[in-house]
Amino acid sequence: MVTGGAGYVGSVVAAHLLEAGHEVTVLDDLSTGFREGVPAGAAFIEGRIQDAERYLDPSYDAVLHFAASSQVGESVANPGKYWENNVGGTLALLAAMRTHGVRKLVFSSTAATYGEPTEGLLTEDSVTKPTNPYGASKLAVDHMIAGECAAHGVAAVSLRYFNVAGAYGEFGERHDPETHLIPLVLQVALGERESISVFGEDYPTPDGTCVRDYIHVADLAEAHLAALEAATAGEHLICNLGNGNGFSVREVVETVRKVTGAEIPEVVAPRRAGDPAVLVASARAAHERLGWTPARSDLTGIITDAWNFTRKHRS
Ligand SMILES: NC(=O)c1ccc[n+]([C@@H]2O[C@H](COP(=O)([O-])OP(=O)(O)OC[C@H]3O[C@@H](n4cnc5c(N)ncnc54)[C@H](O)[C@@H]3O)[C@@H](O)[C@H]2O)c1
Ligand SMILES: O=c1ccn([C@@H]2O[C@H](COP(=O)(O)OP(=O)(O)O[C@H]3O[C@H](CO)[C@@H](O)[C@H](O)[C@H]3O)[C@@H](O)[C@H]2O)c(=O)[nH]1
Repeated sequence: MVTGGAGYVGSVVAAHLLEAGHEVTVLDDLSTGFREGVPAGAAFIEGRIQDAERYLDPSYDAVLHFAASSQVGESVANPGKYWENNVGGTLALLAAMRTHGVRKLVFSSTAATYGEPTEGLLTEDSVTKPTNPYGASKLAVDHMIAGECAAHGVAAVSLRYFNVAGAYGEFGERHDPETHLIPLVLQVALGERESISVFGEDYPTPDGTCVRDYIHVADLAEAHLAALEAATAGEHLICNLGNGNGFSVREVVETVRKVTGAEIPEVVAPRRAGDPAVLVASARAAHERLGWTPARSDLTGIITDAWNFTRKHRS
């Protein structure tokens, strides 16, 4: 079962699972996803994870759990939504897994669980002190999952994604409204927006704008398949997924200019609440435990894939 498989990352992972020969059922309430996002060949249930008891059954081998509310800014403005959907929803999902004897889980955790780093590359042992309710809700779920593994022998992997970008064939990023940097800059390139707002230029970074580690969604999907194989009964494995390279907001905008040939006017705006200055991964654990190495780490290539998808789907 793929929860959230009508969304951006879930749809790409569902497509990879089908290609690898798995049977896939997507459970999604379409709150931020799209029915067309569900790959052909996957069964689809329109429903909420809060009602997972009703939808799961013992024939499922594993749950890949993407369904969540996932916008940093929104979580600061409306924290209750994040506790209800991410924590409450996952609590119900874990209970349903227990009831039906489904004992393998791969969970979409996030770099936002760490908060403001106090050192260079973030490892899974770095301090977890989230700076926004989104990250706090995901960290709470990681703790819940650890308890399930210890108490009930569940095999679980939490994958802490850094900033997911790029596209895979007909599956890509199409949030509505869009809040993520790369798709927004591409909308400026398409002429759908006049300019890109740069949220703060007074961060302690080389050019004053926030630095993030952008990871290709297809690399991420490969890590999920590896995680399904690596999951071990009674163990909760946590792995960061990133490239280990940080790019500033200005560098991203500049790369979009290069890829698209468009001008892309920038407007400096205030900092966005809850944003750490720098988030860059050490993905050593994913390499050692999952045998995973990202194959598409070049930012220009990642943005080119996103651009090809955006051009096709928005114009
Ligand atoms: N995109 C990123 O950069 C990124 C980074 C780190 C972690 N993540 C995590 O990865 C996962 C997928 O992110 P995404 O970018 O694909 O988001 P998305 O919004 O495109 O996908 C989430 C999907 O979950 C569904 N959903 C939400 N609440 C639900 C509920 N209660 N019941 C059933 N379905 C529900 C939505 O309709 C949507 O299809 C999320 O858990 C997110 O927190 C994403
Ligand atoms: O119009 C915009 C949009 C974003 N940004 C900045 O661009 C960076 C990236 O922002 P965004 O694309 O919204 O991603 P994040 O807020 O870094 O969060 C993403 O990456 C996190 C992991 O690092 C995940 O947990 C989240 O789910 C995912 O949304 C941040 O510094 C933003 O302040 C701008 O300057 N202008």
